Amino acid sequence: MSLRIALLPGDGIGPDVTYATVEVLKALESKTPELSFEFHEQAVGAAEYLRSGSPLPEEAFEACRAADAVLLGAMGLPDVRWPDGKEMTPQIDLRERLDLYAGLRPIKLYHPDDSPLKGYGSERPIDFVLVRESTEGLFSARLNQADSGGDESRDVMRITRRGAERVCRKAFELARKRRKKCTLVDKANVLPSMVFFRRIFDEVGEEFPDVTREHVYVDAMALFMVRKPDAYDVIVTENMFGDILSDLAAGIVGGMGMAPSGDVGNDCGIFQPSHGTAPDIAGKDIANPVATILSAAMMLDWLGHADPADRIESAVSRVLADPSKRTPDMNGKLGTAEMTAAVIAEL
Ligand SMILES: NC(=O)c1ccc[n+]([C@@H]2O[C@H](COP(=O)([O-])OP(=O)(O)OC[C@H]3O[C@@H](n4cnc5c(N)ncnc54)[C@H](O)[C@@H]3O)[C@@H](O)[C@H]2O)c1
Ligand SMILES: CC(C)[C@H](C(=O)O)[C@@H](O)C(=O)O
Repeated sequence: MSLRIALLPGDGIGPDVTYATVEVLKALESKTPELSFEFHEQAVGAAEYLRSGSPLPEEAFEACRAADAVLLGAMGLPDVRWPDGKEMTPQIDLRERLDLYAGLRPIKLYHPDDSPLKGYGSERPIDFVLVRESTEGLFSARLNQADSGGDESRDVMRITRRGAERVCRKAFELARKRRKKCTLVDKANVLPSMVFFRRIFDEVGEEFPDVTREHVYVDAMALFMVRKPDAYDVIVTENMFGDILSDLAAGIVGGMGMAPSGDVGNDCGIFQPSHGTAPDIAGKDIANPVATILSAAMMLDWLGHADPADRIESAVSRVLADPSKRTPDMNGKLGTAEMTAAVIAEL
């Protein structure tokens, strides 16, 4: 049976890394009789807004809903904004409308040379997953008027019992399959919403007596991620803290080009690199495709194809074992197409 994949290349380097990843998936398909893909490409993003007036046309949304999974590049351009000053963010609309409450952001160091931190590698691995709540938190204020011309503007952090319970449960379930440690990142020393989140985390944690749990304040986590990233297994946090910390985390394993992600709910999943559209390097064949290729591996795993997913991840890992095989963002000389070809050769 064919897997129906909605393909949303988006803006900037989105198409560069998406089409590179489609090449990898096609190569895998040609070697795997039980695997076949149907790609349904949709125009979504800032360029689509300029063309049609909508960054997420209804037809594209329906195609995402009907697909087995969605593979997305990146969306948004800093100069393309709504009249109120905010950027278009169809990826957030998709998370909210499809109820993709768990943003899974694995952080893994493949080669010691790729980290700005010293002393990490096979002996002392950096290997954790940040689980970002993706449907509420501080982001729930995003649809408020950006600037009403008054003297004040407020963004309210919204945490619901349902939202906190389900993301914490997802994090504990993941930790149970990994090294059985789950860390909540909050700001429960100051914010009432975070005291509430912590209480729910502890309640859900009672269902997982085999998983060690701990709490860390978000400011301290910004320090610990740099000082002792090997201390973490699964980290769960609200939307905005997860947005910020996942970029910091990408920075300790080689940068945004090394950070895959999956936004998953109970029935739908969207897989995309954590990075943006990088307009500074778009269309130059220098974007790092690794984050998107690893996101496609996460997609296959989520679709129940663990073996092909492992084959992609192992191929990436073998390529990265050779420090000369890097794109310019990681001080290498390979272009997007050459890096993609190297992964395909390892498949
Ligand atoms: N998920 C998404 O679609 C997403 C995520 C973040 C930002 N954005 C949007 O992207 C635009 C640019 O945002 P930004 O500059 O803050 O973040 P960005 O992630 O696009 O770029 C940050 C830096 O990382 C580099 N970079 C990012 N991905 C790379 C890759 N694959 N290979 C090599 N270098 C890479 C860029 O060149 C830049 O120097 C904005 O419009 C923003 O809203 C979209
Ligand atoms: C571009 C932006 C809307 C998006 C977010 O804030 O979720 C990005 O930063 C991410 O991490 O996926």
